[in-house]
Amino acid sequence: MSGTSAALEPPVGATKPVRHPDAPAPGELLGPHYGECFGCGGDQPHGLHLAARAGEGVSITAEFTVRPEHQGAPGLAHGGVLATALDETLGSLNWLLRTIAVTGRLETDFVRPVPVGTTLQLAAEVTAVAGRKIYSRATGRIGGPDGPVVVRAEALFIEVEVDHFIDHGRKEEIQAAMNDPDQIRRVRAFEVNP
Ligand SMILES: CCCCCCCCCC(=O)SCCNC(=O)CCNC(=O)[C@H](O)C(C)(C)COP(=O)(O)OP(=O)(O)OC[C@H]1O[C@@H](n2cnc3c(N)ncnc32)[C@H](O)[C@@H]1OP(=O)(O)O
Repeated sequence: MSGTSAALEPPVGATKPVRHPDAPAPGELLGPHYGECFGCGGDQPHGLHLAARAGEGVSITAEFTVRPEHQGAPGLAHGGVLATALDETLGSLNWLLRTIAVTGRLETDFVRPVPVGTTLQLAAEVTAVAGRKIYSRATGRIGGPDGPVVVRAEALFIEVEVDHFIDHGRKEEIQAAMNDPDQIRRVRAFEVNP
């Protein structure tokens, strides 16, 4: 049972999302947006190591395999970890809009338990845009891309300036990111947004 709250209903006048002309091609693996990210970073030993791929339009697919360090109940994925996988997949939609945005609201339905060892097949799309507000939804399935839905989410992301991270992040990590040429390159890709 999904219960979308009023905050996740696009307002009258919301528009369809527009894929940025420089968005990664459908099928292209996006790679981590930040090596230390708990969702996608390769430098986080206990992270999700979620791998996202550009889809058609403003959509994304992603995979995440539940490991023992992601347990809540014995042998089952922690719900917060599953919400993280959904959040990360939804956040990856930013690559296709070339917009920097953070999660304002994330509503999650946990439909079935997800065992350790399972690969979650995620799919997400932006449904509408209204000013700084980006409306999106995602599903996670097991047993393949056409398997049963085990989690789903609807979200509202809010567009921010890059200063959001500089102003609020801890200085050590901000400085390290600024000294990393790969990180600078990833951020610059978003600064060409028309
Ligand atoms: C390619 C990159 C891939 C990245 C993947 C990352 C995946 C992970 C994504 C995340 O997890 S991001 C981290 C978790 N999120 C945060 O830390 C965000 C914390 N919250 C904030 O910093 C601020 O609340 C926020 C920037 C979201 C909004 O503050 P602002 O002062 O900029 O905006 P404001 O409060 O004026 O809200 C702007 C509009 O959004 C609406 N809004 C904001 N938060 C809302 C909310 N929670 N629910 C509903 N509506 C919300 C707000 O009502 C308003 O609507 P109107 O324009 O119609 O008046």
